[in-house]
Amino acid sequence: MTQPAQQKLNVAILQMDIAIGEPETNFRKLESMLEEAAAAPVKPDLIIAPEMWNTGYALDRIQELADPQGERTKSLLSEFSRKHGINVIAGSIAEKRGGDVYNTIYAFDREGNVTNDYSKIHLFRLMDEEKHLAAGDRIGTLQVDGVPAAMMICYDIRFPELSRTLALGGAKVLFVPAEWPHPRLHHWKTLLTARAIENQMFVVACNRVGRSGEAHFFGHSLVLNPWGETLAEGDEEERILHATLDLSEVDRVRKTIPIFEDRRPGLYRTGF
Ligand SMILES: NC(=O)CCC(=O)C(=O)O
Repeated sequence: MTQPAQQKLNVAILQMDIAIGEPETNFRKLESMLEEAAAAPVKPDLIIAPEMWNTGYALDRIQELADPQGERTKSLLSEFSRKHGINVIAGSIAEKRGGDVYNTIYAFDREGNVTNDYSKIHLFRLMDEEKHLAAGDRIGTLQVDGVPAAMMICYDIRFPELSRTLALGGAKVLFVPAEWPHPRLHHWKTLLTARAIENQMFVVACNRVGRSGEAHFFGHSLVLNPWGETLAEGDEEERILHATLDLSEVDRVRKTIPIFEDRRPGLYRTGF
């Protein structure tokens, strides 16, 4: 059922540790953090989890570990979102489909329906994604309680043309599940802040914490407003973060500095 667009959105971010190659442990952890988030004094309208929370980057065994068609994930999250009446961006999971494994987000509405999905389109070579995963072939849009929004995954934030396309399509909030490690905290914060400022949109980014092999994931999940200010930021510990998005701020900022009216797309071509 489509809901009227509401002006405020309370979000909860599950900044969780992930046990590499242990879906059972990760499902249990996710379930317990979801229940804790739902019981917060200010009930969230939406909960978001990190990238590849079911398996972590166990890429050598990803074919055997990935969730076939996301069925297990859909069953858990559909039941949870319906029971609590909360929208969920189910991080991303390793999803097995047609013999390939994708890095996929499912979005659930308050009635437990999958409203949209998105499979990561830019695979991150530094972590060998392109050797083990298949890339998605379409961009991630959704509506949250009638609010136009968008989804990208981790490395995708390095591609400003993607977020700009989503903003031009009307997105007011960008959701970003991630597994982003040291030593690139500076890149993480700078790129997310740039995406918020240049597109005058909210950014809700959920990064995992903990270690996996050589990689040390720093958390620092971030919620930014359309002016690029920080509404919430995690540290390096496992925890749940909360923030309230006042969606009227998007229109206010877009009126104050009307970049979408001032763009000159006809001139944005190479040809030196
Ligand atoms: N999981 C990822 O896509 C990591 C991206 C990353 O760390 C980067 O620097 O980009």
